[in-house]
Amino acid sequence: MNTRAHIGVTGLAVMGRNLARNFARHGYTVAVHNRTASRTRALMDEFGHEGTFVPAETARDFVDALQRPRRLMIMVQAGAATDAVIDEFAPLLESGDMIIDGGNAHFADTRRREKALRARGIHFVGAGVSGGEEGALNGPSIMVGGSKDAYAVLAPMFESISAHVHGEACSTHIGSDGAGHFVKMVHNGIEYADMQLIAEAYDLLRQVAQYSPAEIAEIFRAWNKGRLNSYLIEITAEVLSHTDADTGRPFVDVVADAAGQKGTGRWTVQTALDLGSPVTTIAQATFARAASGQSALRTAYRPLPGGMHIPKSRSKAERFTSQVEQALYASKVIAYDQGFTMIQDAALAYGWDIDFGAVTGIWRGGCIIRAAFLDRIRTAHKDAPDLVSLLAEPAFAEEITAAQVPWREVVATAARRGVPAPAFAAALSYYDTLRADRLPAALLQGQRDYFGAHTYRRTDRQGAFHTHWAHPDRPETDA
Ligand SMILES: NC(=O)C1=CN([C@@H]2O[C@H](COP(=O)(O)OP(=O)(O)OC[C@H]3O[C@@H](n4cnc5c(N)ncnc54)[C@H](OP(=O)(O)O)[C@@H]3O)[C@@H](O)[C@H]2O)C=CC1
Ligand SMILES: O=C(CO)[C@H](O)[C@H](O)COP(=O)(O)O
Repeated sequence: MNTRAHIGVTGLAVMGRNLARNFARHGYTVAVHNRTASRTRALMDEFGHEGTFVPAETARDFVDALQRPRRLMIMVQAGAATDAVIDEFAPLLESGDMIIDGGNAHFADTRRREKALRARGIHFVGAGVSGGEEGALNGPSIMVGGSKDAYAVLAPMFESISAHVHGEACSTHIGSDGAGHFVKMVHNGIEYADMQLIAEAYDLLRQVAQYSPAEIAEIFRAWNKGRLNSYLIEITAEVLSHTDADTGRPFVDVVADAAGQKGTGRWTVQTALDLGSPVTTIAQATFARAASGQSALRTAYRPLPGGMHIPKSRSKAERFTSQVEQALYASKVIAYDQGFTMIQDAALAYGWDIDFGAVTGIWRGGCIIRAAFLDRIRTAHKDAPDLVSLLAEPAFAEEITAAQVPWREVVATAARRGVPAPAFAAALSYYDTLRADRLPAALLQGQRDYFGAHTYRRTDRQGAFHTHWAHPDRPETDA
């Protein structure tokens, strides 16, 4: 077989098939392979005419079809499947060849794989790809980890197939080894928070303001013309205005209310606990999915009393809608800020030199969390690369200041009416926690010292101290 493909894609389910087509549509010759060969044949039958593909049914034929140094992209399930594919292909590769994992791998797996393959002279590139089926085909956002040299080789290809915003490609080198997959994981954590906040806004508009799904779809369409403009708001309006063909009822009313997850939100929260990053809104969004699936618990809790029923007049409903918009915007800024904080914490922990302006730049297009306000976030990061928080940027601080009364009103209304709003409440609590002059953490330190002699620091002098709580005079000593 002639060695002619610029890149090979193995794993031709939704993402791999569409990425392969995207490469081919941009003029690249693409070798295609899948464990189950019928998928490869299906791609050739349906889309073979779209460009130059080299179908391969065996691993050897696939590797032999690639130009050297080889670029072999894996698009399979994360975890054991990715290891199985690497184990199959790595022995067939040569020094200087490149394996690109475009799946949603855990960043720690990517670090392990990169180290092991580097020792064998193979470049391993962990590339987070976002945008789902449509993005993979028409332009995803690509978050690339691995060596700068490897990215330099891949950049022309990735930057041509990625989404573009104002002429700029949504693909960038994030940092070494697992940095790309880490940023993709946090992207998904923010995605969970963004989706949950939107879902809570819908629930409040439905239960408190008593709008129908079709009316709420129109509200979201109106919001999508303003500062909340984003892909997720846009698709929410589409889902809410959809009518189930079988029953004639709103689609949202016939879908079981138990949310699924593949695991990237859970990984974000698990990793945040390890790093000590307080991503409370993302955590609540992840737990909200878990709670929705607890059917036995929900059956046990369902008969218990809820909040007060206060009917809303139309004019009050309109005022409430505007308050929900403010609460949603403020909470969304907090969710993104928590994600950035977590990436900053990881950069420190793993020695990654991450350009936040570049990260927010590539999130403006192609990916699921793409949103108009990312343009402003990107400018904020470009203007101040060491920006500690979005709320340290005057324009965002002003908006949050303006939103805080309605934000509190919405969270209070949710509590009074018994409508769950865990992500709204978590975002507001995070804001109040970080802006507080004094936190009750001082009391926690006292408790810890009381039962475990864990010591505490004082506000008025340096050092660690311990109070001898069992002694009648409770003397304090330097620890
Ligand atoms: N779907 C989405 O919206 C997005 C998905 N991703 C990530 O992209 C990757 C691909 O996703 P998607 O296209 O949805 O496909 P899936 O995650 O459903 O994976 C299916 C593919 O994995 C292959 N596979 C599974 N186990 C093995 C194995 N042991 N050895 C070899 N191949 C195996 C399957 O081959 P076979 O046909 O033989 O079963 C098939 O090609 C995943 O990591 C996913 O998390 C990233 C962004 C968005
Ligand atoms: O990576 C993605 C988008 O960016 C995927 O769509 C992801 O699988 C969605 O996650 P989940 O299934 O857990 O909701």
